[in-house]
Parts: sequence; C-alpha cells; structure tokens
Amino acid sequence: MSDHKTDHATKMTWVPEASCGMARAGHLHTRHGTVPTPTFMPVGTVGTVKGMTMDAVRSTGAGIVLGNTYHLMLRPTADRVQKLGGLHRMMDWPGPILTDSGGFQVMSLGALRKLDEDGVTFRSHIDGSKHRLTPEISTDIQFKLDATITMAFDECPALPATPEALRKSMEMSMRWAARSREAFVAREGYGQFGIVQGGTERDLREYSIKALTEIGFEGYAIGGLAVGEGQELMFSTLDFTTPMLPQDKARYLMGVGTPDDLLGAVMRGVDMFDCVMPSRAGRTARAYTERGAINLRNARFAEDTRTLTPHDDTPVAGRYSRAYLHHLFRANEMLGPMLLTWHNLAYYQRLMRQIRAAIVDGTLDALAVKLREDWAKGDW
Ligand SMILES: CNc1nc2c(CCc3ccc(C(F)(F)F)cc3)c3[nH]c(N)nc(=O)c3cc2[nH]1
Repeated sequence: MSDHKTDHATKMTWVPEASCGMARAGHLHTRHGTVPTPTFMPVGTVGTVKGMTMDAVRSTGAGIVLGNTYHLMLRPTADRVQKLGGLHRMMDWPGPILTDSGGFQVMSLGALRKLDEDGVTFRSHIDGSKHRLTPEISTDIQFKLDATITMAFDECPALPATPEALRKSMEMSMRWAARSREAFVAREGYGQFGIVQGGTERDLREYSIKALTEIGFEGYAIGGLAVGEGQELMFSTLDFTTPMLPQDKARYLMGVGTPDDLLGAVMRGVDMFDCVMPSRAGRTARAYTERGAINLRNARFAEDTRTLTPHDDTPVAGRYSRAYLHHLFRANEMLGPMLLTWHNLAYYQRLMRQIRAAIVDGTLDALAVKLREDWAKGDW
C-alpha cells in the first residue's frame, strides 16, 4: 500500500476550452465524471436537494451537488454515512459531490461556539450535544462522506470587520489550510480546494493566495464574500482577486448568488458557484424567470394560464400554469415547493449553459446586455 502522502495519483484537473475576456469555459475532470464549467452546484445540505429527487436534479442538467460536513456530522454522523457506502450511494447521485468543511455553518448555525487556534467547539442546533471541528476532523469527515471535492477547514469572518481582524482570521485560516492539506488522503480523481480569505482587502487576499498556492490545491475557492458586503464590493474584490489565482485551476465563489451575481462573477473569472437561493426561493413561492423574479402567491396569478417561462425543457416549465402553482402555494400543497424548486434550479442551469455557450463563441458581452435588459423588464 503506497504511503498516501507520496501517492502520485492524478488528482482531479480543470482543463480550459475557451475564454472571453476574463470569463473561462472548461471541463472539471473528476473520479465521478466530467463537469462543464462555468457550473452552478445545487445545495444538498443534508444529503438531499430539498424537495427534489436526484432524477429531478439530473434532469435540470446539474453536474455537481453540494453536501455539508456540519449537518451530516450531526445527523446521521459521518460514520453512518460511511457504513451506508458514502454520500454517492446513500443519495443515489453518481456524479461529483463537493462538501463544505463546516466552519461557515458552525458560525452561522452552531450554538455556544468556542473558537481557538486548534479548531472550534460548538453545540448542535438539533439537540444541543457538544461537538468539535478542527482541520483534521473536518478533512476526515469529508473522507468518510466520500466527497469528490473536499474543502479546507477555514474561518469565514463576518463583514464589516477591521483590516486587523481580517488579517488575524485569514492567517489562522491559512494555518488551518496547511493542516487540512496534511490530513487530505490523495485519491485518483479526487481533490481538495483551498479557500482564499482576506475580506475586501487586496493585500490580505494576495497574502492568502500566496499561502494557498505554496501549499498547492486542486482548485481554489474565494471565501469570505456573500456575507452582506453587497454586489459592488463583491465584484471589486473579485476584480483584483481572480487575476492572482492560478490560471490552470478551477475557481469557486462560495455562496453566490442571484442570476445577475453569477453573470458578473463569471465575467470576472469564476468557474463554480453554489447558492441556496433557487431552492430556498422555490420553497417560498419565488420563481426566477427570464424577466426577473415573481412571487406566485400574488393574487394577480390566480387565473394566469401562462407557464413560468417559454422554455419547455423541464417537466415543469412547459406543463404547469402560474394559476396552478398559485393555487398549490395558497393551498400549502407540498407539490408547490417541489415544482418551483425544480423550475428555479432548471432556470439556473439553463442560464449557465447560455453563458458557457456565449464564452465559447465569444458573444458573452452581447448576452450580458440582453440578459440584464430582460431581467430589468420585469414580468411580461
Ligand atoms: C451565502 N454566502 C456564503 N456562503 C459561504 C460559505 C458556505 C457555502 C456553502 C457550501 C455548502 C453548502 C451545503 F449546505 F450545501 F453543503 C452550503 C453553503 C462559505 N464556506 C466556507 N467554508 N468558507 C467561506 O468563506 C464561505 C463563505 C460563504 N458566503
């Protein structure tokens, strides 16, 4: 058995196909299949994309789904997921799975957290039981989950924060990144992503990228954003951050975003995205369409026989009227959130396919103008 440290298994790779300005189109090759980028990854927090069967998720064109260390370590526990054959088998998803390392969720969901240099101690938001996460524990949990892409264990500081507080937090996250890499078991087609921190400070982002690229990861996430800084500050941070990242590795902007966020971030060199918005909106009667978002609980839809979108490329879009969806939400029927989550995820995947095609044929700027015009028009 080779010592996994020296094991030269070819880990996952990202291969460029085309570029248009800062935007890139490529393919992420992994042990569980190849995914075209840019790509939007549906959030599958506790081993399910809420309200969706995996067949439905696949029908939208999704390539990678997300899972979460924080939630799964609490329930059903990493040992049980491992006993059940890992996340792929448990949730019947043969494609790549990316798991977050849990630190972000501890700070946003966990109770009575105690953060120290070694890691974080917290109480479960489910039953109050005491738990600990460190770079080593998080990396080991992600191994047991059989994550295709493992995220380094980091701290995502709340914004606004002073440059001094951001520097201290980022430097600790870089020490945790080294420990996460040390604990990572290299396997053919699997990979681990480092997470760039440093808030909106150029010098801190530069320091963080230097630290992570010296350690060496299969991909790099841009963390510490989409925490209330607003789109303008997020974009200006991307403007100086993505050019400093390795050209030949995938970039993942964590927690982003609205359709307009995705478009702007792809144009600033980002390849991978995750966001709870399309699925959470689907559960709250908010539908994303080519003309912006609409709230289907609104009485104006009660007899609107039109479908949500002219596209009929999913079992939802071409079949159900707004009036029917309005009725389902008013009646509090579970089919409402199911159909609308399906529609919203399909809309996000269609948007990413449109953006990718425009990068390949060099028409991204024209597409951006058209998309923003239509979103601004509002419902037809
Ligand atoms: C919403 N804004 C945001 N989300 C952020 C996230 C969570 C991303 C995530 C991953 C997986 C799931 C899963 F539930 F589907 F599994 C859910 C959410 C971050 N995660 C880490 N590690 N560092 C960051 O610095 C960071 C910054 C983030 N800004």
